[in-house]
Amino acid sequence: MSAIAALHDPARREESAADHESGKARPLLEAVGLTKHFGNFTALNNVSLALQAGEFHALLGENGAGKSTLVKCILGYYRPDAGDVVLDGREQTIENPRDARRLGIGMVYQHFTLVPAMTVLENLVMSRVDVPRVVDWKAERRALIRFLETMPLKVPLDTPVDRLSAGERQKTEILKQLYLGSRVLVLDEPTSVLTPDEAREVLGFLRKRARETGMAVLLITHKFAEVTAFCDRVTVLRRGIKAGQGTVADLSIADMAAMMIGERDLAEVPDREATTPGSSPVLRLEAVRSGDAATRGSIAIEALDVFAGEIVGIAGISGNGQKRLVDLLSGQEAPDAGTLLVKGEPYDASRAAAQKLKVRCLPEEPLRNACVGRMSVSDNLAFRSFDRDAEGRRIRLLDRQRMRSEAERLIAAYAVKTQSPSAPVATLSGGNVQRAVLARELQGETDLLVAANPCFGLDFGAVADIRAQLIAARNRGTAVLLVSEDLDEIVALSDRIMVMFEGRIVYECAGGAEADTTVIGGHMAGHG
Ligand SMILES: Nc1ncnc2c1ncn2[C@@H]1O[C@H](COP(=O)(O)OP(=O)(O)OP(=O)(O)O)[C@@H](O)[C@H]1O
Repeated sequence: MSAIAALHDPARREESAADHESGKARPLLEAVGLTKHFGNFTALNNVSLALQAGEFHALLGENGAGKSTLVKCILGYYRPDAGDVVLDGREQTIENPRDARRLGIGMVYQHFTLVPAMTVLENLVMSRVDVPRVVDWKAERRALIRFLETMPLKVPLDTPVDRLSAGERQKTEILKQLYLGSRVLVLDEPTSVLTPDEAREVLGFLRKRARETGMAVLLITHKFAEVTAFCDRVTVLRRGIKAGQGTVADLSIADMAAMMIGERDLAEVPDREATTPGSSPVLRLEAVRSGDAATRGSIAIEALDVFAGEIVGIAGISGNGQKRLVDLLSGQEAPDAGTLLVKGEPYDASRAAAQKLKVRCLPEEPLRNACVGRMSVSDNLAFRSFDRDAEGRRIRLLDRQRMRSEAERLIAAYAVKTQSPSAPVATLSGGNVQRAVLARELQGETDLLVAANPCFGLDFGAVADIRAQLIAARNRGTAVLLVSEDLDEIVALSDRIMVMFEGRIVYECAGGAEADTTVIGGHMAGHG
């Protein structure tokens, strides 16, 4: 669309008129009438968004609402089918992320983009568009030290990225964008790997920086508290269209939630019912060691029991061994020493053992760890059951009809948003992959459920759904091991809480109202 045609676009006119009335300056960046189709599906329908210089703007929407598609159109990952990106009043053709970077539009992703084996210094220098053929490392170091002196976020320059904590990596990603001189910074749920203190530090710093330098920040988040504490304005997407926009100070959380989900009711999270834990644990770990004790992420767990009908929450800052614990229980790794028992039997986490002992697992990053991306949603939903009939007996020929109707049932029951059961699972939004895997893992009788960050990246409606499913499983008598970096989630769901620090269980307490988050937080940070 040309600049003149854009002026005739109703959404554009409406925004320009509003800006004119409020006496606002020309926006730094405008997305005008962006539309993006995937086949017959419209992921983004005529969405406009204006970012003023110096503003901190939230982008809200349920899983699958089109937030990533919108920012990918702005960043040059996708070519929109209609609409324009206008920077400083000038229409821009952004063919790829490199063009976006050249124009000063940068993004911090949920996954890390740094090279793990390189140091922070090397990563920052090599990320520049204009990196010279022969790098003068001394001069680069001096320039970077000067740059970092002006920043309150601190990261160690000479440490390889794979030795940084998740929080330090996230800060490095943000510093990289500032170092590259981004004038528009898009952040995709940047606080999901940060402790509450780090999250406040990072968002507080970016807000101040935006005010001081005129940088515009677009924050994709599912956390209303971040919107109300840090953002000036908010845009809400629903099913690919702009469902609302406004000044945060004028909106309540209920207003924003209503824009996101419309009139739908949320799942009620059931109460934790009294359960009989049984005399012997469903899961027992004895003297389990895995990984080189000197490296981050190794574990040394003396004893860990989970009984039927309870949720044991493992709290900890990312990188303290939780990932390896889940890897052991999901069969991605074997322990170097010690014993894993399920219902008293040795457990090697093979598919056969999981089936026999009724163990299910929702690992982190389910698209990578629990799905085959190019296979259909229907096939992915059938991974646990494709070789069984309705009674659980082994079958030789696949029953495609049954797989499809079972997939349709699960898609409806867990409100998985997909164009069809035969769409590749990789085309689902992040939150919907999560729902699909949980739907699969909660089918049938489950004696032990291991869930790693089950609500990571989910919208608030989906969080309510998934919490309800976990509590319901517990109330049915399933033993649940919940590994999560979200302390509020651990406290809300767990009967017992254990804190992992540097691979060990360093603290145990009761969950729910009795849990003291300050004490737990202290143990998470290693000064309990
Ligand atoms: N490459 C693709 N091919 C087909 N459909 C896609 C593709 N990318 C996204 N979609 C669809 O477009 C819709 C919007 O997805 P998008 O990733 O933008 O949502 P989102 O709001 O970022 O969700 P989340 O909060 O879960 O990350 C989804 O229904 C998704 O299935």
